[in-house]
Amino acid sequence: MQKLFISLPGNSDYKVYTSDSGGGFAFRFSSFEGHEEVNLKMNQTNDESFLSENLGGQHFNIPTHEEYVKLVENTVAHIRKNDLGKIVMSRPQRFDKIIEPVLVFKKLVEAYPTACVYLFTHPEVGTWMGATPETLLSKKGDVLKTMSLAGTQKKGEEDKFTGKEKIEQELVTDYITEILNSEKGVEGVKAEGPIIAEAGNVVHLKTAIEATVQGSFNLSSLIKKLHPTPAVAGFPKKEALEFIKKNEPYKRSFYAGYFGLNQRTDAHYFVNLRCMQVFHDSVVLYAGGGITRDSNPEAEWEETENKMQTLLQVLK
Ligand SMILES: C=C(O[C@H]1C=CC=C(C(=O)O)[C@@H]1O)C(=O)O
Repeated sequence: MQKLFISLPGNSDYKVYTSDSGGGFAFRFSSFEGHEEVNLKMNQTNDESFLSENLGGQHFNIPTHEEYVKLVENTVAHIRKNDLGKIVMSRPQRFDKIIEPVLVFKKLVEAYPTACVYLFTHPEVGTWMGATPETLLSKKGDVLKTMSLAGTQKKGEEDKFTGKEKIEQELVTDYITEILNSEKGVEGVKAEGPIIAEAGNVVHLKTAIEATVQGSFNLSSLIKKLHPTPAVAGFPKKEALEFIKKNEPYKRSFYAGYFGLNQRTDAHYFVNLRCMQVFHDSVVLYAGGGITRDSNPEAEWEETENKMQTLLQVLK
């Protein structure tokens, strides 16, 4: 069974798609490293049934609190030694509960109307669900929109944003605007912000970025250049990716990858954050955070705990 339940940001309703009969629009679900990717043609359906055939088991190395704090300490040391801008570290966490995916999906749609909430099941990727606050790229006619989203505080503690988060987020804005400005067929790149944006029980710094596109523009090629942005990898990108690959003690798989749909002249792509993989007897949640030379390892652990609350609040 291949099925997609999706609610786009700003919508309180959702749609269900299946790829049984081929057709309507294209859906892509891509892993962080881009090595695993499914591209499907999908059609809308009224059938909300959900079979548990794609809820396979898998062994995960789940880092403990102590191990994660150590990993962040090593990351800070590496950043200082090599004078890097930022590296995004992340971790998985198991939550032992048998869930009903469609029920949880509906609760997420209700709880997070500004997020892109999805549930996707496929024999090769398994079953994933999330409520992401981050648009990778959206296109309506000839208007292109994206965002630079980084830096985190708990909701209600907006006044705690410091230079550390501002730098962390600025790196993302600069990276995205630079790519857009040098992309064929993209014009009039404008960045507005940062503002403080709510995402469940946390807040982020967010800059809205907009541009217009012309004939020679190629959406797929731009997505491949943008992903992974420094919001999920780091800066410089090559050094950050090398460090992640060598030091994170687990495989991100589809966490911090991207997914999206293309329909005629419109497209909506999102970064797969605040997500989890669903298994028969449990779920595995994922969260990370941008580490800079000024990061406090204990606070970085807390940040991932807070981000995971987005899903845990609905699961409990
Ligand atoms: C990597 C994640 O968040 C990114 C998006 C917003 C804020 C982030 C941060 O403050 O580090 C991250 O860049 C995640 O949620 O797992």
